[in-house]
Amino acid sequence: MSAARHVSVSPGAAHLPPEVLRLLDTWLPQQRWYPVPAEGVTHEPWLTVTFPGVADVVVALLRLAGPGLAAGSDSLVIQVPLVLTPTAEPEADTAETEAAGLIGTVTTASGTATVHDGGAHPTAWHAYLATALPEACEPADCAEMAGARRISGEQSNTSVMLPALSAHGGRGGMLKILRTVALGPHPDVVIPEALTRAGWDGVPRYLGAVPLPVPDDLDAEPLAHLAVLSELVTDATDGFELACAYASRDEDFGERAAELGAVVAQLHAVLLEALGPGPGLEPASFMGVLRRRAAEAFADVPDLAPHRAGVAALFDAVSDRLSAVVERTGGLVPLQSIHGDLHLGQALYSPGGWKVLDFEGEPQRPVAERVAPDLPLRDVAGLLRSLDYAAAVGQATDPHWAGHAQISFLEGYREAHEGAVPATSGSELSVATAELLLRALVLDKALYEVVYEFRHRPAWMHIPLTAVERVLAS
Ligand SMILES: Nc1ncnc2c1ncn2[C@@H]1O[C@H](COP(=O)(O)OP(=O)(O)O)[C@@H](O)[C@H]1O
Ligand SMILES: O=P(O)(O)O[C@H]1O[C@H](CO)[C@@H](O[C@H]2O[C@H](CO)[C@@H](O)[C@H](O)[C@H]2O)[C@H](O)[C@H]1O
Repeated sequence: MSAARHVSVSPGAAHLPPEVLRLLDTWLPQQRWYPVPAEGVTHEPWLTVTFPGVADVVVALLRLAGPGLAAGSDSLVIQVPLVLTPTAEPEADTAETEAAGLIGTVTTASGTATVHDGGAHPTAWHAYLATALPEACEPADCAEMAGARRISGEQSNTSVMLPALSAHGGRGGMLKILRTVALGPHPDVVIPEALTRAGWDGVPRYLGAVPLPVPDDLDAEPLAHLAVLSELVTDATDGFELACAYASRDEDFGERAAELGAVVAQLHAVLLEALGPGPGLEPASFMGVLRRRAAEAFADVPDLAPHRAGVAALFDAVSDRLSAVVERTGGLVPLQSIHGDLHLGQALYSPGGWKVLDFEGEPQRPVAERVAPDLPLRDVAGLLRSLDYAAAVGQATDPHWAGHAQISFLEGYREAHEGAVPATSGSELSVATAELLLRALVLDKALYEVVYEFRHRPAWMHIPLTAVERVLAS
C-alpha cells in the first residue's frame, strides 16, 4: 500500500465556467447515481479539485439544495469529475459520443471546449489511479491502464475495472469513484483497509484511496474520500445474479447461502477484533432511529399508509423487550462496526469463495448513522431480504425456495458465529429476543427498500411491499 499523492482543492466553482455548471444542471438528474428526486434541486459549487500535473480534469463537488434536503454541513454533496478539452468544433451529440461520456460543448470567453463525464473517461480514471497509487503508473497511457472500462449496471457510484493493474502483486484493480461525498473518513475506505490489514481475505484487497485534504492542512484527517482502489476479484459472479439464476431453475441455493452465512459471521468477528466493540445498545435511541426511518418512509410512499399501525405495534413490542433485556443485563447488548447495506449484490462468488464488497452503508442514510456501531443482525436482515428479492426476480416457482435459502444462510451464520465470536458473559441475546430484533430489522430494511424502489425502480416496489405485509402478518 502506498501513501496517497495529494489533490489540490479550491473553494467554489474555481476552474469551472458558469456555462459548464448550467450544462450539469440538466445532465446530473438523468444519472443513475444521482441520489435524490431532482425536482426543485439546485447544485451549488462547494469545492473544486484538480490533480497535480493534469490540466484537463476538474472535479466539481456540488452541494444539493432544495425542498426536503438538509442544508449547511449536513447537505448532500455529489462528486462530478469532468474532462474539459479545448476544441475547434462542437462535438456532435450521438450515441457513440454519449457512451464516451460527452455531456456537451460549451463556448466561453476563453474558447470552445467539450465537457466529458470523468467517470466515463480514461484521462480522469488515470488521474485518480495515479493519486491513489503514485508508484503504479506515471504516464497517462501506462500499461496499467490497458483494457480499463467502466462497469455498467445499477450502481450508486462509478466503478472502473482495471484488468491490467499489477501493482502490489495484484491481478487487476477496481477503482470506485464515490459519487456521494460523505464528510469524514469514508467507510468504504476505512473498513476494507482495516480488514485487509487484519489479513482477512473475505474482502477484495484494499490498495489505496484518493483523500480530499483539508485545504492548507495536508496532515489533518481528510475532509472526505473521493475514490477507493481495490484488487479485482477475477472469475467472480455477482451474488444476486447467481441467486436469481438458481431461483429461476428452482435449484436449491442452500449450500451457497450457508457458505455466505459463514463468511458474514467471520466478517463480524474480524470487524469486532480490528475496530473494537462499540457502546452497548441504548433502547430509546435505537428504537428512535427505527421509528424515524419508518416515519420518513410513510411520508415518502403513500402505499405504505395501511401499515402504519402494524409497524408501530411491532416496534413497541421490540422496544419493551429491549428495555427489559438491557435492564436485566446492565446494558450489554453489544454494538460493533458492521457492513450496513449488505445484500447479495454486495457479495461476489469466486473460486476463492464469497467476497464482501461496498462498505459505504445505505447510500440514502446520513453518514453519521451509517458509520455508527450497530447490531450485526442488521447485516443478517439485509441478506434475508436479498434472498427474498432473488426468489421474486428469478421467478422461483417453488414457494419454499427463499425460505429454505434463508434458513441455510442463518444456520451457516450461527454455526460460524458461535466458533468465531467468544461469548461474553451476559452479552448474548436470547433466541427469542434475537428473533424479535431480526424481525424488526427485516421490517426496517423492507421499509427502506420500498422507498428505494419508489424512487428508482417502481416496477419492483411490490417486492419489499409484500415483505412488509408478511412481516406484519407473522
Ligand atoms: N474488487 C472487485 N472485483 C471485482 N468486481 C468488483 C470489485 N468491486 C466491485 N466489483 C463489481 O462492481 C459492482 C459495483 O461495486 P460496488 O462497490 O457495490 O459499487 P456501488 O456502491 O456503486 O454499488 C459490484 O456489484 C461488483 O460486481
Ligand atoms: O448497491 P447499492 O449500495 O447501490 O445499494 C442500493 O441499491 C440496491 C439495488 O441495486 C438496493 O438493493 C435492493 O435490491 C437488490 C436487488 O437489486 C436486493 O438484492 C437487495 O436486497 C435490495 O435491498 C439497496 O437496497 C440500495 O441501498
